[in-house]
Amino acid sequence: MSDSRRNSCKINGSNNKTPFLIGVSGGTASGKSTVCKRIMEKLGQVNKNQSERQVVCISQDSFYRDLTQAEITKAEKGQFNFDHPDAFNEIYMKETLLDILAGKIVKIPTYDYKNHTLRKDEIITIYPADVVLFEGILVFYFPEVRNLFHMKLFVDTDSDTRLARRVPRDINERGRDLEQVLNQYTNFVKPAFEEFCSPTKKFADVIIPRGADNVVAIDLIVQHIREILAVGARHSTERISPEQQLSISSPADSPTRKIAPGDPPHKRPH
Ligand SMILES: Nc1ncnc2c1ncn2[C@@H]1O[C@H](COP(=O)(O)OP(=O)(O)O)[C@@H](O)[C@H]1O
Ligand SMILES: Nc1ccn([C@@H]2O[C@H](COP(=O)(O)O)[C@@H](O)[C@H]2O)c(=O)n1
Repeated sequence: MSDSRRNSCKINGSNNKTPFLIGVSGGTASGKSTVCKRIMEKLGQVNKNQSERQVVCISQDSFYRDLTQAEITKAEKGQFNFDHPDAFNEIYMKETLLDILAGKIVKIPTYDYKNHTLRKDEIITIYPADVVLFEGILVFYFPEVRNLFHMKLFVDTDSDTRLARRVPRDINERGRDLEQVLNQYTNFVKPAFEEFCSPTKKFADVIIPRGADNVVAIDLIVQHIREILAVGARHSTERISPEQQLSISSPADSPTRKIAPGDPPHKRPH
């Protein structure tokens, strides 16, 4: 990506490129990652490298908190509750999203499900983008995180289907055995879904039944994202005088967006 696009407006050393921030929630294995992938594909992002992307996706799993040795021992036996809000580092999550909204480059760790640890030796660099998708089971649970989103999607997939997907995924990709997966699901995943995740569905702007199978819903969302980006550019150009505007140069295929200097980053048109 050219420097002119990335550095069109520098304030206090940061690139003031405010992304459109979309939260994507839903139960485990509902298809959150797959829905995000489809959105990125439809917006033509998949074959671009990370620094070139206009749309990026971040997983809430990068914001699990570090566990103590005793907690790791429990996790290895499937006895740690990774579906409870306390398993996450809420402050780091919120600060990272605020940095993203402020147009900063952020670096986040990847998550290692086999060892239940953050891989601080495997860091993803998130460059300023036009659209940032943030997906995870509890992205709407924490009010201060929830309020940062410009759009909230909830992937609503039947719980039997989710369990049927989770079992092979956890065995094949996350190094678990069947008994461990089923115990963890019964003792922690299912009750926590009912207590913490499912009630956040009411905060969603759009509920997507059947996840990635729902091509119509995904097409509508992609269209809406395109329109919001275009309308945002037109409205802010109309309302704000040129002296007040901070021009944000745009990718070749979308109009220039403008924001007022004092606007909080999350006050994007919606
Ligand atoms: N519509 C679908 N049909 C069949 N399998 C799916 C579908 N959506 C997701 N999967 C599979 O289910 C598993 C979980 O999907 P994923 O998108 O990772 O869910 P989440 O991010 O909500 O945990 C993955 O193995 C994925 O390939
Ligand atoms: N060490 C860990 C960390 C998380 N999990 C489970 O992952 C689920 C969230 O990821 P999804 O892709 O399924 O949304 C969550 O339900 C945790 O139980 C884990 O098993 N081990």
